[in-house]
Amino acid sequence: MINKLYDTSLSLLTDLYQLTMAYGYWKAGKAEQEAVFNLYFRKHPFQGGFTIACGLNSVIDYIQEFRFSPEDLAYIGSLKGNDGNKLFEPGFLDYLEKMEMQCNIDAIPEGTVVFPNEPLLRVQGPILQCQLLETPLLNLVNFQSLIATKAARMRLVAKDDVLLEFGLRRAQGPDGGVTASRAAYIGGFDATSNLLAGKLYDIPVKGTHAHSWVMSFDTELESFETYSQHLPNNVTLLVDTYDSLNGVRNAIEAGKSLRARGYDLGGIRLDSGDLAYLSVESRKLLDEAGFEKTNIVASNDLDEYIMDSLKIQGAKINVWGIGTKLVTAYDQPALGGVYKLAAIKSAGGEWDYKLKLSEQAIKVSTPGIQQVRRFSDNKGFVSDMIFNIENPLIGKSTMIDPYDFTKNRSFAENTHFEDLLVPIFANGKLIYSLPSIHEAKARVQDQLAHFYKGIKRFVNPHTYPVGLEKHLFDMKTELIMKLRQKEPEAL
Ligand SMILES: Nc1ncnc2c1ncn2[C@@H]1O[C@H](COP(=O)(O)OP(=O)(O)OP(=O)(O)O)[C@@H](O)[C@H]1O
Ligand SMILES: O=P(O)(O)OC[C@H]1O[C@H](OP(=O)(O)OP(=O)(O)O)[C@H](O)[C@@H]1O
Ligand SMILES: O=C(O)c1cccnc1
Repeated sequence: MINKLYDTSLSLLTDLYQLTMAYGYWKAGKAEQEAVFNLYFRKHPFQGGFTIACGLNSVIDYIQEFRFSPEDLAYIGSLKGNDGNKLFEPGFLDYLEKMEMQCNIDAIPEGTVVFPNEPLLRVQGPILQCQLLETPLLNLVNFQSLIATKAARMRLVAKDDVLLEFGLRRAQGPDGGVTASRAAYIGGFDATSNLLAGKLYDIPVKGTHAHSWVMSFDTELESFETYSQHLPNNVTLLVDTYDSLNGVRNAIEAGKSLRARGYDLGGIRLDSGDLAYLSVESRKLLDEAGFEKTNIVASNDLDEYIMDSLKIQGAKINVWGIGTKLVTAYDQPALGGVYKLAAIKSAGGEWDYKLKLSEQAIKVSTPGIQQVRRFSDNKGFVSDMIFNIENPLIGKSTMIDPYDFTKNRSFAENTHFEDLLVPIFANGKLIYSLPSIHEAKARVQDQLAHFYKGIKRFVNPHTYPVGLEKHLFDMKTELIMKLRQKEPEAL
């Protein structure tokens, strides 16, 4: 089963209700009605002040491969309703079999810093197709954006240190592990221990050795000497199996033998105990023995907060091995991205804007064919404005805080800006030239450097201003009023 993970059609990687709705649209003659959906999240993860968009390249792969295989169709055809009869007519299976993706998709490139309520993806096309994409798109974007954000937070603390991702053994299943490695690399890690991720995504792979290696020999020194003999160009020795500082002394002995043979001791790894104290003492021992360039790797349940604390304590760690807390996004295991209908085309060819009401203002969706305009001045990015592309912006534009209409900002026509969503698919055809994983990774650091540092702090981060362009704000307000009159129980 596990070996088949990457060798199956993924068209059924969705919730049953997407298929029952698709069937309903088809039966009701609405399947081809043009619709627009936006994928966005409402709150940054980890109580942070920023999120990294990630997962678009996987979305692209997914859509390019999207077709129902004969096995998928046979399975769908076998599904039964509550009365024991078939759920779907054979005609629907024929429709699915012949279906070709026709959607237009615009999206914010991977590695971009994004904020609540901004559409990371906008999907426009036949409503049946848009609907089928909801669950897989959320699955791909939510998790990767979450992990890329966690990794970016760790990179902020690590500064120029090396970050190694060691999470596979603790990840949420095989795909959780492989996907997390990809997102962690984009978010700011330098390498992974996960070979499959390395092979699939061109991520550098790195590693040390486990306690079992040391324990399998009579003495620690013998284990270090043997490892160094057979893998002289990859020697980072785990020193804490018995007594960490004694382990460092043994590593130095092995290092001397390596030097005698023209190699060097790459590093030592500390995996338990007081990492601040042990790293400082290890550094002294290594430096005194002439191993100033030998790295000190630390691992053991690390996260950005412990790393920060270790730095404050003066720890001499320059390589960080991080697994569990990164790949499981331990303190917040999900990003709550959603996918909402924002417009549907009427028979007359006009957009009929749609909105979901909620008693919580944060949960009221925003209508419109949305684009995000990021304004900047000579110091960096200053504000993002969400607007409806059907309402072209001419001259000065004004944005309004969606949760406090008394707060607004205006931007002169000549204010520098970038529109974040770029065309990815036009009528189902890929028109985007995919950046490499390395380019997506570089984009994260470039983006973060252009934001005010307050959004990057962990405690009470600054809220970056994101508003609705005035016409969109007015349209949304009007629609809320109209719907509340039509559906008085929503009040
Ligand atoms: N100086 C330090 N300041 C803050 N946190 C530290 C410091 N040194 C280690 N830690 C963290 O404290 C936790 C220690 O966990 P724990 O006590 O379970 O490990 P341990 O007993 O040292 O090792 P083992 O994994 O063998 O149980 C880890 O998350 C580790 O990263
Ligand atoms: O702690 P993480 O951030 O997940 O990093 C990965 C951990 O995996 C390995 O040991 P493992 O946890 O398998 O055994 P150990 O706890 O006995 O070291 C390694 O030594 C790290 O401690
Ligand atoms: O290479 C390592 O040191 C490693 C790999 C996976 C998990 N823990 C450590």
